Amino acid sequence: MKILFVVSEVEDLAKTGGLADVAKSLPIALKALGHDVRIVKPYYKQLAEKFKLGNVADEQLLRAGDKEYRFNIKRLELETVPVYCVDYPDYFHRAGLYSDGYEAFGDNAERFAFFSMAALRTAQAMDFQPDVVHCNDWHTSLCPYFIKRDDSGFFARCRTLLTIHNGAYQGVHRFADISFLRPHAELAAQIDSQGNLNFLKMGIQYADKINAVSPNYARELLTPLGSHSLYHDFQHRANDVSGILNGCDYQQWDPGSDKFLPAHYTGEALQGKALCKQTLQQEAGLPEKANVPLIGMLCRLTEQKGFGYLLPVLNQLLQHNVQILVIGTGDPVISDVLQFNAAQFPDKLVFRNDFSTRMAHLLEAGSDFFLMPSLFEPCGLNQMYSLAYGTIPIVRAVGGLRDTVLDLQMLPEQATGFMFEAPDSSALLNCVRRAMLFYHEYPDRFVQMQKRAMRQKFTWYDAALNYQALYQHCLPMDN
Ligand SMILES: Nc1ncnc2c1ncn2[C@@H]1O[C@H](COP(=O)(O)OP(=O)(O)O[C@H]2O[C@H](CO)[C@@H](O)[C@H](O)[C@H]2O)[C@@H](O)[C@H]1O
Repeated sequence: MKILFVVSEVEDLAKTGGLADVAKSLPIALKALGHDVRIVKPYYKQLAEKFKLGNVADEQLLRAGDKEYRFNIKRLELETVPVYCVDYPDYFHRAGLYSDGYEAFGDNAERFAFFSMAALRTAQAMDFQPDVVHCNDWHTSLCPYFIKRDDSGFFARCRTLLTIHNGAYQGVHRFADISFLRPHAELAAQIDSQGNLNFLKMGIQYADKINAVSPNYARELLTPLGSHSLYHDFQHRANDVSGILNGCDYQQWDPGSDKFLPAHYTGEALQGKALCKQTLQQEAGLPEKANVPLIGMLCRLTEQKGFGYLLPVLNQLLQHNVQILVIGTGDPVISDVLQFNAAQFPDKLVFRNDFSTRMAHLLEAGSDFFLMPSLFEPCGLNQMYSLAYGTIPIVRAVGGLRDTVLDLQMLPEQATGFMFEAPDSSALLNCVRRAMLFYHEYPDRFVQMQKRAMRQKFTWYDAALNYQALYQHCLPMDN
């Protein structure tokens, strides 16, 4: 099959979160299955500075009403997969991908409506006639509509899949600002009372198939509570909604060969993990104590990750003999509270308001537990990385976390972690206490759990097979 994978960010090229991990690993896994897959993404400033690429096509013209856009197309190879980059400096040559700090750019509607249109034009310019256009999240959710309304004939046989990595971000923008849509009077019914259009809703309505990044999140999207207020939209497409669990890139995330670690280890020989813990404590400025449980947390600082009920009990948690290391950037209100608590308990809580791939790997290897108490979690990748590193996840039973972690109380013989149900502070506190007790009281069983966790495998090969089946499902019968 010919697959055009349209996405805003890709690991190694430009990244703000888990979407990028998937946008690298999945196309590579699909390519390995024999498909002709090509990625299209914006040529962001970070990318332009890293790779000074020449044009493979220039001065591509797009018209929207009386506006004209001329953009260039660059190309690079990501391992085996060609990546086309849409080069339009006015929109993409900026410090951040979606914002310059924490506030979104005011013209994101225009930027991503343009990008969605330009991605399709790129396929035409490259004479790549896809069987499937695979869109990802709100940034590219207008592609299915543009394809349905395209009158060039180029996409006549093409089908569309929308993957939802995070349904909370929907791209709600003033319709009047989106010059690519202004001529489409038929969209009047989609505009809400404030004059806004919801990009993700458009994708849900017009894509041939929709999938979430885990089976459990797909089920949640079909409920009033888990649908991010899009209950009726998802229900309307219920027969076309499914879930495919993300994979873990075990080449990048292998404690037996990870280039960011001071020592290597495997499920058979865990000894190296102790040195990773010591190095992590050293780098974080925590006392180097081997037998104090070290809980790591690494994520974007946003309500999604459970800070709403974690922060109120942080103080109580820190009364225990424990060390906590939090790394992440995002909401300044969350970072202020973390900073405040870290100043009160300098020997127990360290907060790093930044992100680096090296620290992400060291934290996964050096921690005993990985905390991910998410309010919602479409799939979650860090708990998979934790499992691979024998770092026991403490998670809330939601979204993909429920699909990937097995709780000690529920399945004592197969357990790989600790899980709590209610999104509240006392459930979280109890769960962390349960984990710490287990660590102290049953050190041998703790090691058994680590080894079991390391044997879990969520491969991109399996995920790619599932996507392949879903693409086939999208296609017209005679294909
Ligand atoms: N400040 C930062 N800057 C750059 N990178 C950072 C970062 N903080 C964390 N990361 C990295 O981003 C990734 C986080 O992935 P997750 O899946 O855990 O969450 P995210 O919510 O971003 O992804 C969403 O999409 C993924 C992919 O489908 C789903 O698994 C998930 O549930 C959904 O919320 C990891 O590779 C991590 O190291």
